[in-house]
Amino acid sequence: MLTSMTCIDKLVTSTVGKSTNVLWHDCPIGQFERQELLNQKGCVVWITGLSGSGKSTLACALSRELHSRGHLTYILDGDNLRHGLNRDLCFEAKDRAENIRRVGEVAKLFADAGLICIASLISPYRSERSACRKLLHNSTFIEVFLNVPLEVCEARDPKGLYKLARAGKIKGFTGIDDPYEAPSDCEIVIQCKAGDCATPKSMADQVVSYLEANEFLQE
Ligand SMILES: Nc1ncnc2c1ncn2[C@@H]1O[C@H](COP(=O)(O)OS(=O)(=O)O)[C@@H](OP(=O)(O)O)[C@H]1O
Ligand SMILES: Nc1ncnc2c1ncn2[C@@H]1O[C@H](COP(=O)(O)OP(=O)(O)O)[C@@H](O)[C@H]1O
Repeated sequence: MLTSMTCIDKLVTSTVGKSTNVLWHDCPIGQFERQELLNQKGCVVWITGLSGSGKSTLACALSRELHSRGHLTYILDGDNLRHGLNRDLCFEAKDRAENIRRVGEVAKLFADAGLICIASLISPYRSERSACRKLLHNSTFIEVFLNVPLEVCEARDPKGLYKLARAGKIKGFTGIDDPYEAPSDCEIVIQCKAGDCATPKSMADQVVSYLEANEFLQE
């Protein structure tokens, strides 16, 4: 947050968070020029949902579909980022919040680079998702809710984590003994009920249709 400004001749420096005397440097090649080069509009497709709801599967299917149409994408997957950038974070509320904040900031950079950034992480808190939305220019944050019931996710349990959580071997597991706050006003809801889930390709097509209708994919 901007907390103070200092003017020394024409130089204006500011304090941002804990950084003092920092100055924003602009460059003539900006987002507009990069978007023209790529023939697309930078944006963030933010996929939220329970563990096992299909976030990574949708992210990959969407990336494949867009790539095959000549669009540049990059996936920021919660699980993967916890192997590097976010390896210092655990699953306590404050660390999950920091995880979401960092991914939001990185996603913003990718969108500024002109890419279609696909972020797939549980991101269980409404307030943190909303803070990420506010980082982006209006309408370039596209929230996708994978609305898959806990029973379906638990039955899938590809990593055996629900089983461990039910056995009390993982504490604070989302949906079991940790909260998940479903979006109430997101751009896209992908509904899946027991035995009635769209295929990954048709989930991806639903997102592609939104991107086309909202002119993110210029021909
Ligand atoms: N306690 C607990 N709760 C939920 N998930 C857990 C937990 N511990 C480990 N995992 C594994 O971590 C993956 C979720 O990481 P995220 O970064 O997406 O989570 S969060 O957004 O910070 O809540 C999640 O991956 P997905 O299954 O792909 O969602 C799990 O594999
Ligand atoms: N639309 C779908 N229909 C059926 N199974 C799916 C679907 N999407 C994902 N899955 C399966 O569900 C499991 C969890 O998917 P995954 O993408 O890893 O979820 P998440 O990233 O949300 O944890 C995987 O075994 C995956 O193959």
